[in-house]
Amino acid sequence: MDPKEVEIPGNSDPNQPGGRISHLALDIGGSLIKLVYFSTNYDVDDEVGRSGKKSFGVSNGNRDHPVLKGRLYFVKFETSKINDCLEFIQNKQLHLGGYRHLEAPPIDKTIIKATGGGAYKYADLFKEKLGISLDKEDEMDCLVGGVNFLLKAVHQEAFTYMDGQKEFVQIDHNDLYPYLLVNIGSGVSMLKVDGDGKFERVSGTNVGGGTFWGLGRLLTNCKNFDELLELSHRGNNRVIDMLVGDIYGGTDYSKIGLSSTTIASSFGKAISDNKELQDYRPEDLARSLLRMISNNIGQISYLNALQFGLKRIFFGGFFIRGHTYTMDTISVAVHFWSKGEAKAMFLRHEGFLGALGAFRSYDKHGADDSLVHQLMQPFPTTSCLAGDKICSPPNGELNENESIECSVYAS
Ligand SMILES: Nc1ncnc2c1ncn2[C@@H]1O[C@H](COP(=O)(O)OP(=O)(O)O)[C@@H](O)[C@H]1O
Ligand SMILES: CC(C)(COP(=O)(O)O)[C@@H](O)C(=O)NCCC(=O)O
Repeated sequence: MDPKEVEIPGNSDPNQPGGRISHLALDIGGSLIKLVYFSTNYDVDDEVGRSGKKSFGVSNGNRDHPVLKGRLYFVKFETSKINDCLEFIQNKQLHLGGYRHLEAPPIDKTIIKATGGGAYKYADLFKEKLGISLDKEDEMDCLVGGVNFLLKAVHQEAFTYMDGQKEFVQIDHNDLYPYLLVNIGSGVSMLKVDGDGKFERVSGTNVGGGTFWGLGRLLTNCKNFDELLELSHRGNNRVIDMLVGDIYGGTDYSKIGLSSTTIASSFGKAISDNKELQDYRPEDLARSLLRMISNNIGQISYLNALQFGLKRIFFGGFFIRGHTYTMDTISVAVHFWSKGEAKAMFLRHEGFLGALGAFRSYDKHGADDSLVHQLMQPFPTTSCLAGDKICSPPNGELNENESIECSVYAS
C-alpha cells in the first residue's frame, strides 16, 4: 500500500489520562489471542529530536516522522472467549490504533494488523463488532520478526534454564544467526532462521500445547491451564511412567547409556497396574503428560538442530508459560540428546512473538525498517491486567503483566 494512502492515528486511552494509543496488533491463535499495543502519555517527543523543535524534528537516516514515547503493552485472552477480547478492545478504544485507508469505503477504513489463523477465521466478526478490517500478516513471518526484534532490542530477553538455575544470555548481534526457533503454541512449528526475514519452516509437530491442555483436561478434569500446570508441579511421574529400572530390575542399561531412572515408556505403568483412571492422582497424570510432551518436543527440536547444524535453539509460545519444570525438561532433553552440544534458550515474551511481529509490520507503511526505535529494560506494570481474565503463571514470571518502555514513529 502506498504510504501516502494511510495515516496512523492516535486516540485517547481512557485508563491513562492524556494517553494516546497509536498502534494495536493481534495474534489470534488456536488457543489464545495475543494483543500488543502502544500507548503514550506524551505527545510528540521533543527530547529525542535533533532539531530541537517540538514535533516532527526527529530524524533517523532519511526519516522525518514524529516520535512517540510510551510503552508497549501485552495482553492475552483465550480464543474461546473472543467476546471478552472484543469488549476489552472496545472499552479501551484500541481498535482506533491501526491505520486508515483514506480512500476505502467507511467499513474498510480502519485497519488493524493481525496474524494467526484467527485473523482469517474471525475477520468478519471484527468487522461486524468493531467496524475494523484485519490486515493479515503471515504467522511465520511474524514469529521470526518478533523474535529478532526481541533478541536485538530487549535487554535480558533470552535465558537458559537448567537444574533450577536461570541465566540470562548475552546476545551478540553480529553472531545471532543461524538459530532454530521452536514455537510451541497449540501445535509446534520449527523454523531455521538465517537473518531478518530470512527463514525456512523446517518442521513441526501436532503434539504441542493444545495436546497438553486438551489431554490434560480430559485426564484431570482441570478447569484452567494454570491449574493443570500447578498440578503437574506437585505430581510424581514415576507413579505412571515406566522407567528403564522398572524393566531392568532396578539397574541401569548402561551399555546404551540409559540410567535406571530414564523414562522408558511414558504412561507405561498403566498397562499392568490394573488401575482405572480415577485410581491415579491428577497431579501424577499431569506431571507425566507434561514430561512426555516436553521431552518429545525437546527431542524433535534437537534432531532438527542436528540436521541443520544449529547450536542454538530458542523456544517460544505460550505452552512454556515461564514454567520451570517445562523449561527444565526441555533443556534436559536437548542437553541429553545433543550430548551437551546444543543449548535450549527461552524468551521472556515467549507468547507474544507473533503479535510483536505483526506490530512491527506497521512499519511497512513507513520509510525505513525500524518502527520501534529505542527500547529499554522492561518494567513490571499492572495497567494491562484490567481486561485480562487469565490468571498469572504459577512461578510469578509475568510475561503478560509487563510493558516495555519504547518509542515509535508515527507517520
Ligand atoms: N491461560 C491459558 N489458556 C489456555 N492455554 C494456555 C494458557 N496459558 C498457556 N496456555 C498454553 O499455551 C498454548 C497456546 O500457546 P500460543 O503460543 O498462544 O499458541 P496459539 O497461537 O496456538 O494460541 C495452549 O495450547 C496451552 O498449552
Ligand atoms: C498450524 C499452526 C502453524 C498454527 O499455529 P498455532 O495456532 O498452533 O500457534 C501450528 O499449529 C503448527 O505448526 N502445527 C503443527 C503442524 C505440523 O507440522 O504437523
